[in-house]
Amino acid sequence: METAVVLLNFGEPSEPDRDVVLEYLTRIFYDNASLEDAESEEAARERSRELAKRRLPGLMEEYEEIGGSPLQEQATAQAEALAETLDDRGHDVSVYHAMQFMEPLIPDVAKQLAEAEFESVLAVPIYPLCGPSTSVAAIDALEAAIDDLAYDPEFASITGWHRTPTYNRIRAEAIREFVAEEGIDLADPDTAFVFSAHGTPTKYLEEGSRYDGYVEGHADALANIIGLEEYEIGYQNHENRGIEWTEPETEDVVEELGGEAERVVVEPMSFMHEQSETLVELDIDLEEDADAVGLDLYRVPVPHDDPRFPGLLADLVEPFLSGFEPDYYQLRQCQCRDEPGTYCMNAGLPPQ
Ligand SMILES: C=CC1=C(C)c2cc3[nH]c(cc4nc(cc5[nH]c(cc1n2)c(C)c5CCC(=O)O)C(CCC(=O)O)=C4C)c(C)c3C=C
Ligand SMILES: [Fe+2]
Repeated sequence: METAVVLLNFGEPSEPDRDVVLEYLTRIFYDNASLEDAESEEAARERSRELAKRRLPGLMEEYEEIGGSPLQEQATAQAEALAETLDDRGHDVSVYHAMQFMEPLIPDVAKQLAEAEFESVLAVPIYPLCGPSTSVAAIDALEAAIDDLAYDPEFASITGWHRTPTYNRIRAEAIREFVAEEGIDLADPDTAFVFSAHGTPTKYLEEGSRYDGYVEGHADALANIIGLEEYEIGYQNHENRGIEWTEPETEDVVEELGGEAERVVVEPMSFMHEQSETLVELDIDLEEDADAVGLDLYRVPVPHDDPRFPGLLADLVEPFLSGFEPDYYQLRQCQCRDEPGTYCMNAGLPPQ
C-alpha cells in the first residue's frame, strides 16, 4: 500500500465522562495558548488546565443533554465511505481519520502510518472553511507527529475546499429540502435566515487568517444558489479567555430579529458533523433565545452523510493518487499554510 489519506477533525467526546472532557478541554486550550502571552511553557500548561476546569461543568452539561457527541461516529462513517469510493475508482489507498483533541489522536494515527510504512500521506481536514486553529493546526500537528517519528513519507495536504461546486450544491440542497419538508417559504417576509458559523478569535484574523471572508463569501454563494435575497451572518463564539472574537454573535443576531419575523431558519454553515455546537448551542440554547423574542427556530441539519460527499472528497484527492498536477483541479499553494505541498482552492483569490 503506497498512500494513506488522513481525514482530520476537531473531535468531541462520545460519552459525557468528566475525566475525558477535562483532558479534551485541556488539549484545546493548550493548542490555542498563543492567544495569551504565557511566561513559560509550564505557565501555558497550567493556564490551560485552569481554563479547562472552569469550562468543564458547562461543557459536561452540554454532553449530558445530548448523551455525548455523535461527531466521532459520523467522522468514522465519512472515512469509511471515502475508502469505499476510492476503492471503487481503483485506487490502492488506505483512509484514516484522526482528531486534534480526541481519540484517535493525531500522534497515534501518525504511529500507525509509520508502522505501515506508507510512502505518501495526504491530509484532508473535514472543516468546510479553513481556519488557523482548525485546518491549519490539524495539518501542522500531523506533519509534526510524523517528523517526531523520524518517518519521512511524501507529505501533502489540502486546506480550503469549500469552493468545490458539489459542496455548495450539497449545502444548498440540504437547505432547500429542509425548508420544503417544514413547509417554509424563504421568500415570505416573516421568514428570516441566519448563516451560523463557528467564530474565531480576532487575533487569528489580525495574524492573516481570511476565515471571516470565507464565511461571508460562502454565505453569499449559498444565498444566490437558493435565491435568498436577505440573510444575516452570526458567529458561535467560545469566550473563555476574555479576548475578542468575531462579531456579531448568532444569539444577538437572532434576538435582534424578534419582532421583525415570525420564524428564523438557521444554517450551521461551518460544520460537517452534528456536534454540541449544533445539537446544544443551536437546537436547545438558541431555540430558547428565539422563543423568548417570539420566533420559531428551524435549524437545517448538517449534511454529514450526503451520498455525494465521499465523491467530492475523492475528486479532491484524485490528483495526488493518479499523479497529475493538483492545479489542474484549481488546487494551488495554500497561503494560510505556507508550506510546500499544502494545497487550497482559495489561494491567490480574494476570500470569497
Ligand atoms: C474557525 C474556528 C473554529 C472552528 C471551525 C471550530 C470547530 C469546532 N470547535 C469545537 C469545539 C470546541 N471548540 C473550542 C474552542 C475553540 N474553538 C476554536 C475555533 C474553532 N473551532 C478556538 C480558537 C478555540 C479555543 C478557544 C480558546 O483557547 O480560548 C472548545 C473549548 C472551549 C469551549 O467550549 O468553550 C470546544 C469544546 C468542535 C467540536 C468543532 C468541530 C468542527
Ligand atoms: Fe471550536
